Order: sequence, then structure tokens, then C-alpha cells
Amino acid sequence: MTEKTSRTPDDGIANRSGPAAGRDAPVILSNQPGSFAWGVLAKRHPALIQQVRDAFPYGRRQHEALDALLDEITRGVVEPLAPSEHDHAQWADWGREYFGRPWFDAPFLWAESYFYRRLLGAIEYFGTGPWQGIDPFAPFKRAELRGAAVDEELRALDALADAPPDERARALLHASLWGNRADLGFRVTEGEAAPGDATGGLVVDDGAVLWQLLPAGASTTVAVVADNAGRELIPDLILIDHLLLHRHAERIVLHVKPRPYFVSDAMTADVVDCLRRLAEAPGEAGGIGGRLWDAMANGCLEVRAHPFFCAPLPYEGMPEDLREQFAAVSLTVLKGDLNYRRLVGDRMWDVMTPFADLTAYFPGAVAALRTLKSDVIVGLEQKTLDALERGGGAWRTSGTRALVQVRR
Ligand SMILES: O=P(O)(O)OC[C@H]1O[C@](O)(CO)[C@@H](O)[C@@H]1O
Repeated sequence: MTEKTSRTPDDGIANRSGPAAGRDAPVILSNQPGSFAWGVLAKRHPALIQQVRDAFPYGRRQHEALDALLDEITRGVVEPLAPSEHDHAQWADWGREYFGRPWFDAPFLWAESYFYRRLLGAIEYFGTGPWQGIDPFAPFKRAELRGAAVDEELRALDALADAPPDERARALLHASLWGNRADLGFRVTEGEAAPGDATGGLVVDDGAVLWQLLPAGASTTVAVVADNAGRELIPDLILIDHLLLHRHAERIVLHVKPRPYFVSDAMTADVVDCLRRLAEAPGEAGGIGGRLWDAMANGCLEVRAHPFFCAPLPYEGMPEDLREQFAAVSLTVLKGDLNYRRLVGDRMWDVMTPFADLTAYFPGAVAALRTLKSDVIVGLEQKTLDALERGGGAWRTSGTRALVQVRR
């Protein structure tokens, strides 16, 4: 089976955003039935509305708002936020070109981001009433964190405790990388991603360059831009502990989302839940949890939640204060598929476009750890591409392949 990807001729939207804007790479829209992006808007978002509706005893007003949102995203055109909303002006600016047009004609990245904003609005997350700040995805995140799979993953750490540091480092990097498959949004319609071969599934492996950028004993700060909570954040935190313990970094800044986003994206509350889960575990995991808890207290681990992490924009458009934060660290590690799309630009790039070219704008060295769950991919070698195409299947989107890409 060959994947159907969503392309668009340059219709005036295509070349206005993203790294290397102006190059001949169309922005991904969702208007080609059968494409991955179309499936997310046409099937995944409606299914998600149903899941959230079923998970909470919402009142009539919220049910009506969810009905209206469902109708709008499937049959209607993109409506702006009400003028009374706190971020009305911000979204009026970001959405100026898309309001009044079908959702499927807006850039895929923008449409997804705005969908999550509207979903939060419908369940009164931003209101002043009793539902203010109630994370609609919390039940799913909590169930995952409590699950037996996490117990098993934590127990496996005991076997790694006495491994040589290099071997342990590599195993923990891969656990963090493949942890990205555990993405609750991805599972709304896809089910559990087929198990990838946790080594052979790598389509690019710049792991050696990553470790060169993190020599033991360096008194540097590393930024980690988190993606999903639960089964992804746990191995991220374990990797962070390893970096601190073996002095690959003196300090880690962990960037999370300021509000619920893309179902399972991590917020501060999720970091707390994961730290507690680790700290309460027996064996090696408990030790790691205890060290991380202390690291929070002594400033070696700091959590930040910049609003830009929920913006519908590529990282090239990041605000100056965030740019300064990334410029001040020795390496920024970006986790996950959405961060990758924002890093290189959500476009149908020629897959052999160099990663370094598209990330040249980024303030400092940057590493992407990502399983492939959308059409965007760059930096492939011809022979890898040939092998992937020969293998058939939805290799771009199935979550069975992964990459580690680094730009010094
Ligand atoms: O959690 P991740 O790795 O950022 O993946 C989120 C991905 O989910 C989707 O929203 C739908 O699969 C992708 O478009 C997006 O890139």
C-alpha cells in the first residue's frame, strides 16, 4: 500500500510560514480525502470529542457546545473565538486567513492546534466556573500512567542498573525515543501502533553526534522540549536523570505545555504525576524518582511552560524570550512528532532536504527524537528511502519508524 499524502498547489497559503519559507514545498493541508491529515480532521477529531464527552459528567451547556463544535469541524467553516475570550485577539491574528473557510482548507498544523483550543473552550476550561482548569484528557493520561505496561517498564530499569554507562545511555536514549509511540491522540483511531523494531526501525541515527554534544563533566544546561505525558515522559525523565547523574549536563530545563494539548501532551501536573509514580516505585525506578525530586528542589531540573508551545506556528516564528532561552543552552532536545513538524516546517518537503538546512535558524544545537506519525520527513538518504518504499506500508505515519536527527 502506498500512502496518500496531502499536497496542495501554492494557493497563497503554502509559502508563508515555516523554515526556509519560499522554497518549493507545499504546506500540508487536510483537504485530500484519504490523506493522513484528512483522516485526523475527519475521523480522529470527531472521535476525540466523543471520548471526552464520555469521560466527564458535563452539563447541558457543554454538551451543546461540543455538538456545535462537531458540526462546525465536519460540515462548517472555521469560526473565530468570541470577543470575550481571553485570547481572542491572538487567535484573530493567527487565524485571519482561515476564518470563514472550511477547516480542511486551513494548514493542517493550524487546524489541529485551533481544534484543541476550541475543544477546551467548549468544555469551559478557560471559564470562571467550576470546570475551569479541568484537563479533559486527564482520565486517559492517568489510566495510562497507572497501567501495567508502566510497571513493567520501570522494573526493566533494575536490569540496566549495572550496565556500562555507554550501554545504559544508549538504552535510555532509545527508551525516550520509542516512548514517543505512546501517544494517546494517535491511538484515538489507529489503535496501538504496531511494534517497531526498537533498533532497526531507525531511519536516521545521529545518536553518536548527540552524545558528542554532551560530554561527561560538562557544566552545561540542556533544554528538553517534552511531548507526551505518561509512557513518554517517564523515559524522558529517566534519561534526564542519567544526564544529570553522569554529568552530561549540570542543569536541565524541561519545557512542557501550559494547557491540555494534542490529548496527551505533558503539562506541569503530568510531570508531578510521573515524578510521584517514579518515586513510589520499588528498586532502581524509585531511586531515580527520588533524585529527580531533589533535582527539582535544588534547581538542577526546572520545568517551564511557555505559551508558544501551544501556538499553531513553526518554531521559526518563536518569540524572542524563547529564542534567548534556547540560545543559552548547549543542546535543545525536541521530543515527538508535533515538535518535529514545527521544527522543520509542516510541509511536504523533498525527503532528502538536509535537516541542517531547515534547522539553521534554530538558536543553538538541536536534536529531534521522534517516531514518524505524520507526512513530514527530511534528511533521509536515498538508500533508506528506497528501502522504505520497497517495504511499502504507511512508514511515514504508522509510528513504527523513528529518527534521531541532530544539528550542531
Ligand atoms: O505526540 P506527537 O509525537 O507530537 O504526535 C502528535 C501527532 O499526532 C497527530 O496530531 C495526529 O497523529 C499528528 O498530526 C501529530 O504530529
